[in-house]
Amino acid sequence: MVNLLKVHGSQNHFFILDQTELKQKLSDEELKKLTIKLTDPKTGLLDGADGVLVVNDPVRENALAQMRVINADGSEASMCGNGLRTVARYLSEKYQKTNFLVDTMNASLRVRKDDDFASNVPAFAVEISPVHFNKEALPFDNLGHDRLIDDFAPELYQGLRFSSIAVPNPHLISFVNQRQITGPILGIIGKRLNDKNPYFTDGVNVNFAQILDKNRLFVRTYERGVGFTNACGTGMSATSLAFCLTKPEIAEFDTPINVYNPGGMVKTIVHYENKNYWIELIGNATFTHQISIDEEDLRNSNFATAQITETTEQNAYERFVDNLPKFNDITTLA
Ligand SMILES: N[C@@H](CCC[C@H](N)C(=O)O)C(=O)O
Repeated sequence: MVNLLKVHGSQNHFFILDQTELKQKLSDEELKKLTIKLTDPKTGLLDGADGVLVVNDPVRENALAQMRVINADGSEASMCGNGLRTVARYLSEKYQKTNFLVDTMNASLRVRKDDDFASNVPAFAVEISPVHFNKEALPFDNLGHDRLIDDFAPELYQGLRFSSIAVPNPHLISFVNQRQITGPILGIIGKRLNDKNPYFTDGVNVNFAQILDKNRLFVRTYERGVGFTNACGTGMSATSLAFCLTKPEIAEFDTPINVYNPGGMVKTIVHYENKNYWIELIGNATFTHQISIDEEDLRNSNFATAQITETTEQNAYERFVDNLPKFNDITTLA
């Protein structure tokens, strides 16, 4: 039997699959097929998810394990901030460690246990890096800019200013007003830039941010490989960096920024050290279900035999969210 976990960070939902516990690791093709089936809201398990987080043995020196991120459409992402917090918790409990490195596609990242956000709402802090601004790293093209930092890009949308930052997965950010953040523009831009298009040829995560106050944001994301999501950890991190760079009078480096999202709230801290930017992302790492399934059934996406046990953590998380200030009535997923 294989154990899977259903988890979330700010209601950005994932399954964690620890391949080190399998008799035989899944091939990349099998992982892609399994992810598409498992995460499907209709035919998958437990109403689906935004992706699968795959735990493997480490690939670099000093890391405890590797995390791979498979989006719901089967594409692979270089990073996932909300996902890394949940994997950090999984590894922390498995190896009884509170501070360690996890390998991701482009870097080994520091993770640590933080103070619980509320009773039965465990929280972890993860490093979001490396950060790039150049058009080759995103990549983007045909926008008349080598970098996009708070600039108009009428090819993308008339009248909005955009920043584009890779952390290292690609993000496009625009600071907008309340009407724009709740309206249809984000979906229009997100769909267009994640279909075949001449600007972001590998697609891009699109984030709309509303400035609430000094060091306070509300962020909504249209995610590459997924669509609308309740929250995107790397998106909130990239947006916090754009906030510090473009609105220095109301956004401070080395200071917690509260980032609200349709699924809850996280804290980010933006740093500039040794000529490099990096962001600390702190938020819940909630396990909602434990799933036990025969390894062959999992490999064949036959979920009928899965045994599912619900934890008590979702109720605690919902209580935590009920106590947060309310800004925009947007919840994109159940
Ligand atoms: N929601 C994630 C980001 C997952 C990857 C993204 N879909 C991509 O393709 O870059 C997060 O919390 O960072």
